[in-house]
Amino acid sequence: MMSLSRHNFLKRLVREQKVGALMGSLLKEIRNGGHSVADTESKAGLGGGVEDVYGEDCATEDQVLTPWTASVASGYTLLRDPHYNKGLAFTEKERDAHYLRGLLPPAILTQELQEKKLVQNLRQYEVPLHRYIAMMDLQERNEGLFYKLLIDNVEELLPVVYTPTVGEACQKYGSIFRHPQGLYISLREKGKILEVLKNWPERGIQVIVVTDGERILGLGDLGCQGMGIPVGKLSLYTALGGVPPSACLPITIDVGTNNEKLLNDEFYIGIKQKRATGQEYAELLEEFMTAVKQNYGEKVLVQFEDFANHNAFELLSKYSKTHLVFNDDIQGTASVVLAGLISSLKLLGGQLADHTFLFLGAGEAGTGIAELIALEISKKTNAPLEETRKKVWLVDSKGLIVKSRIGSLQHFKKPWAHDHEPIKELVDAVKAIKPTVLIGTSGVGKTFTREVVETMASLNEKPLILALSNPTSQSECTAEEAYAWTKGRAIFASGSPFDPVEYEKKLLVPGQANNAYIFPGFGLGLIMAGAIRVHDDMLLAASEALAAQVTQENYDKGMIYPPFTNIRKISANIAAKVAAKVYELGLASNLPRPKYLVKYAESCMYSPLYRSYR
Ligand SMILES: NC(=O)C1=CN([C@@H]2O[C@H](COP(=O)(O)OP(=O)(O)OC[C@H]3O[C@@H](n4cnc5c(N)ncnc54)[C@H](OP(=O)(O)O)[C@@H]3O)[C@@H](O)[C@H]2O)C=CC1
Ligand SMILES: CC(=O)C(=O)O
Ligand SMILES: [Mg+2]
Repeated sequence: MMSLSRHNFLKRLVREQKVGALMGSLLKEIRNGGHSVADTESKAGLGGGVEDVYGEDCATEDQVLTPWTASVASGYTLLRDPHYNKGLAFTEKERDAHYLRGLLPPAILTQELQEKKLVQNLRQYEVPLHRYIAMMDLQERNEGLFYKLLIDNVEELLPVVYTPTVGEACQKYGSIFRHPQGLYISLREKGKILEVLKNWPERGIQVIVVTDGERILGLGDLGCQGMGIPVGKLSLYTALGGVPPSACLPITIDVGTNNEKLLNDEFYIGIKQKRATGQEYAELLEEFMTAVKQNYGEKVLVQFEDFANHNAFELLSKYSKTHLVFNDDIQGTASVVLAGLISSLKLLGGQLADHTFLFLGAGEAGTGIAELIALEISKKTNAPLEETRKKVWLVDSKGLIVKSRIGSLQHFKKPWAHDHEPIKELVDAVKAIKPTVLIGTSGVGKTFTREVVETMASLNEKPLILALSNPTSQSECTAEEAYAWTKGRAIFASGSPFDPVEYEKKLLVPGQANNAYIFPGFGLGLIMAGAIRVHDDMLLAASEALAAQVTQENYDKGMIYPPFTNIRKISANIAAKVAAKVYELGLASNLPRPKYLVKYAESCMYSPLYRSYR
């Protein structure tokens, strides 16, 4: 442990002295107001990463940079540092300068050619999990190439590094485990969490995604093996939102697992005990949150991910008062769904307030979305929240949430207990409530049965059906079912991707209603502005920014989200609107406010292109 810490410390020191000194003055100019990028709109100096401490993200392709000194002394080490490794793309000059002669075969490939080869190789794997493993190996070997590949082939590779494949990867994480990724903080580290954070080699952390693995997608408690989720989410922060990889830190808090299968699995990577709860759990989380602030300061964004709802709401409510925290499942999901609802009005007609919403599933995602819908309607109509909430109905595992159940409801369900007789089955709730929009957030697959969907179709000319549960196995219904059972009339989007469906010679394109549209740009916006707290109005701003980017061409295909192909542009626009809201609310600490926020967001985004080494 000692030698590792010292190694990391030296590595940091050297990187800061060598590269930091080179880039420091340039960065200061860009970041610290005065003559800012945004003011001048000049191209000079653009291309920097957010808080790019070491300068490597800031250097454009034509600027040279020096990798850390230990690498200069040993080309072997340089080849094994994913941050700087370029594999066969090292030039003759670099091979000489960095002691790489003989350590590589003679061929020199461009990054484009390396990418072409990898795409071909990946397509040869028939098993999605094998693609996932190949991608993770690449990430550990050559970060720039990993991100170039992901950015250039986002539609094809999102389902590999993210849902649905990441779900299977988490289930089998122990068996496929090769390189440790992210930071593991278990009950054994109690009292030493600050020390653990200091073992991480990067200091300029801007975003932490943390899970305790208790509700991984709709797959339940996967304990320590939930690590695949923060790793995947942060890959998207970089690829989709442009936050530099060196500024991202995936963390798994291991308090045990109640998953018997994992407890009996000889390859399980976590601590083999039942989950700690109550005071023991709260104390570990408190130590973690305190250590995070102490180590990284006030402005680090902590994204809570895939916690079970009995902890998630409380953690969010507690730490949103003292930290920059965001719960992706509650808030990110709400924002992406609201965006889809706003854009769907172009197809459905009317205003949001004219619609009736019914949810299957009343947990984090369900009640999070419900609350943001009610808030948006309230803002648009000036009606009080108590009134606008009445447009929204939820069904949980016990049936429709109604007043007579209020005594036994969890606190986050209580606002949704409206006057109605109890109803047990979803299909009966659909018949009674007559929703225009049906949203699945139950985590249980195949729950939008033929009867449910046909009832929606009998009530609505264009039923809007969102099957949000992940991964694909948990989707409430498939795209094909939604279109077939509504005779092609449904507007459909799902949490995990489905292929387009041909229905009666018409190509119907389902959307992917996934918080991946929101959190990368949302986080970038917070970081850009130096936000110190998250506010609901920022979520609304993100929703409106996303909805505004759906084109007529998209609508013509029945889509309510833009395709992921342009996601970096989309994220920059979301970031700009979020940052603008942060400034407007007086919650920004990066002053003065850049004038051209979209341009500024773009200038902050990480580029995966190789840099030349001197
Ligand atoms: N597309 C996206 O971007 C996102 C998708 N999700 C997905 O949403 C799903 C739910 O996540 P989350 O809200 O965090 O989970 P929670 O555990 O917080 O909530 C699940 C809810 O579903 C209810 N439920 C479970 N089984 C049934 C059933 N058979 N019939 C009716 N209701 C049922 C539960 O009822 P009860 O309260 O009675 O137990 C609970 O209210 C997951 O699959 C997740 O992957 C989540 C976030 C983002
Ligand atoms: C997408 C996501 O965050 C989830 O399914 O939990
Ligand atoms: Mg999640």
